[in-house]
Amino acid sequence: MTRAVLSIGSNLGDRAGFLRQAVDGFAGVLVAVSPVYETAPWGVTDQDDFLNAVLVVSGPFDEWGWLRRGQALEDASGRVRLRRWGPRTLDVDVVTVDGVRSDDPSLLLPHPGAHERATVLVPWLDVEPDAVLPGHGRVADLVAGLDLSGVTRRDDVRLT
Ligand SMILES: Nc1ncnc2c1ncn2[C@@H]1O[C@H](COP(=O)(O)OP(=O)(O)OP(=O)(O)O)[C@@H](O)[C@H]1O
Ligand SMILES: Nc1nc2c(c(=O)[nH]1)N=C(CO)CN2
Repeated sequence: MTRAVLSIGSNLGDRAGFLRQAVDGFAGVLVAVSPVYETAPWGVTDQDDFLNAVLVVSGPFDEWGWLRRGQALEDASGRVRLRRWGPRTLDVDVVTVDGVRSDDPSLLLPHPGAHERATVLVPWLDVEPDAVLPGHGRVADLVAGLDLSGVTRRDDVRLT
């Protein structure tokens, strides 16, 4: 039994619909679903805005099981891998799995970009105010040091 934090994102097509597909795909293991945020793209900036959210899940899987489940949902969304950090129907990143650390390139844990991404940390803080990102400290402290200008809460977009 493990508890994982997953970051979900979409910036192609029916963005909210793809995020809902991810939520539905984790039915039965969901602990929390964060609010949805409209976020300016980082990495490759000449692409449409994303919708991002965070899921906390708990179930009888190890870290690879969470990765596989997320990738199956990405595939089911019709995602085509064209470009690193490019547009996508659905992205599911494994942010943390308990205190597990992994340096396998196929599953880096904690996720190496999470500590500097408002798109991950802001929704995570909403659902786990006391969360700690292993190796980086309290999520609340990390959020306090970030530029949040490109991150807008969308309470009109409901995932559950
Ligand atoms: N913690 C992780 N969560 C999800 N995928 C991971 C993780 N660590 C490594 N990977 C690997 O990353 C590979 C590429 O994933 P993807 O194309 O979604 O990257 P990205 O989302 O564009 O960039 P980033 O990983 O910086 O968010 C996948 O094949 C997956 O095996
Ligand atoms: N705002 C935002 N930008 C991104 C995102 C994302 O989820 N949100 N994901 C990316 C590739 O993983 C690249 N850029």
